[in-house]
Amino acid sequence: MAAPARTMWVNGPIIVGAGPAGLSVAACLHTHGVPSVVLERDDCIASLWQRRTYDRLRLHLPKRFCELPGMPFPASYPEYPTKHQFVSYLEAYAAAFHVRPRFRQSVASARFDHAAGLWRVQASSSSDTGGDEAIYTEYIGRWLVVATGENAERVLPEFAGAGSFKGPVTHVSEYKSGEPYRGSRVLVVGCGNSGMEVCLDLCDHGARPAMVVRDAVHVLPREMLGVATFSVAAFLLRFLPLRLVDRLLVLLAGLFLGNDLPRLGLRRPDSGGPLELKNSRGRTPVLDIGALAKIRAGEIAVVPGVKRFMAGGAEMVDGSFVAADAVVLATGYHSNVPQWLKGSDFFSGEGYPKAGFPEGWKGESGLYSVGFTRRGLAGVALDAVRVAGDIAVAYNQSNRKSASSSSSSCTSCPVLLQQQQEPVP
Ligand SMILES: Cc1cc2nc3c(=O)[nH]c(=O)nc-3n(C[C@H](O)[C@H](O)[C@H](O)COP(=O)(O)OP(=O)(O)OC[C@H]3O[C@@H](n4cnc5c(N)ncnc54)[C@H](O)[C@@H]3O)c2cc1C
Ligand SMILES: NC(=O)C1=CN([C@@H]2O[C@H](COP(=O)(O)OP(=O)(O)OC[C@H]3O[C@@H](n4cnc5c(N)ncnc54)[C@H](OP(=O)(O)O)[C@@H]3O)[C@@H](O)[C@H]2O)C=CC1
Ligand SMILES: O=C(O)C(=O)Cc1c[nH]c2ccccc12
Repeated sequence: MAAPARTMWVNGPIIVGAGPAGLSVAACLHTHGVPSVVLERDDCIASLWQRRTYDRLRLHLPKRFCELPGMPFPASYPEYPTKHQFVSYLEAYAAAFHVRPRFRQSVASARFDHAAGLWRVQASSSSDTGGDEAIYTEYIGRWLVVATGENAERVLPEFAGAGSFKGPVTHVSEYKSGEPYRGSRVLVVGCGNSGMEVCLDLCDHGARPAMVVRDAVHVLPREMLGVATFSVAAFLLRFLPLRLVDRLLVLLAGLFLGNDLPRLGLRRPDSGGPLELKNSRGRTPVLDIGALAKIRAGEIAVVPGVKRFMAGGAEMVDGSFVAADAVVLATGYHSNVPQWLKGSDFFSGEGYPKAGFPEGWKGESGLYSVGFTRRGLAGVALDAVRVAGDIAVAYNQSNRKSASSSSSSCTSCPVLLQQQQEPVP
């Protein structure tokens, strides 16, 4: 990596990522009077929601489970806000708590400098002159908050014969609507919430989807008799152990969705209930909002795993051939923390804190994580409150110390205290 063009001392934590996690921890810090710097690789907040999701997306949990700390959703919002409403809420949230991320700052490396007792975070931005050349800035501070999320990078599996397929291949993060696919046969790889909803959207736009289901999957109704399944689960968890709640959920799912799912190609996992698999492995159960009915009606075909791609479609593991004009990869996402966080063993090779929930928010040497609990936005909110509270104690202690040992306290300094070097051309 090139030597940094400039170095900036941060008075307060350096937060990487301006999604809901980064925004909420910065907001909580603000309410404690602690300044922070939020670094975001993209040029907007919540870029996952603004740039990498399809048009018809809504929150799929009731809104009270998706609120960030310190600000409820507007009462006028529906139970399941649209992504546009969610983004407006996040914009209002950032404004209310004076969170102003530094955009186009892609963190390429962060390491703890043991000699100095400080974090050194290197971020690259493409040059303002529009050239390809990256400008590196080094941010130095006492605390580092990892808020890059569970969905930072796309999973793009390597398929045999991928190069021979003649049609367009798109990851779901680039899919906006089924309109361009009208009249086409589309092979959708993956049967998580994205795969299911894209299939539904394709049907609504006159396309013919086939959905690859290579393994077992938990499908739950989003609602039962008008009550959110998630609310039922949250209520039951107050009295019953998770495994029992899972068994009840599966029973209720059978009642409301029917027991013919295996016949439709949707087998439930033999071991591990829906919440257990979500919490332990991040496998989110599908909350059905209509795909199942389309599968029953034959409008969405369920097909087994892909063996290899061919010019006009794919050969499946059972030897059958599925003709397709286009492919949508709804194959999920992964964390990118191991790519840039160096010299710390707090995160696993998969980019999650090794200590499981609820311990994974605090690491060593001023390292924190927000948003890796596999518990959606509710988990984000929980982490943010804890992390901000913990940093605030340390920040205020160190400021009290420096105030008593010197006449110039740092609390009123701007967050970025110094720009030691000017950018090199
Ligand atoms: C399609 C979809 C729908 C979802 N719906 C729900 C829902 O209804 N309810 C729910 O509770 N949860 C939902 N989730 C879970 C989801 O994880 C959260 O909604 C939420 O976006 C997580 O926030 P986050 O800030 O942790 O991560 P993100 O929103 O992914 O934000 C992380 C930010 O970090 C930035 N970043 C990444 N790497 C770097 C880097 N190296 N340098 C600088 N910046 C970087 C990214 O650009 C991004 O802006 C959904 C997820 C997806 C993918
Ligand atoms: N608010 C909402 O309505 C929505 C929320 N979301 C959330 O976003 C997150 C990401 O969801 P999603 O994008 O669906 O990703 P998921 O990780 O949940 O699902 C990925 C799917 O791709 C399959 N897959 C991966 N690789 C292959 C392969 N090589 N061949 C065949 N299948 C493969 C997986 O199968 P296997 O299980 O066998 O590995 C799985 O079915 C989830 O938490 C989800 O709940 C997503 C969409 C809508
Ligand atoms: O949709 C997501 O990605 C979420 O993480 C939301 C969520 C958190 N816990 C759950 C349990 C069942 C279904 C969805 C979620």
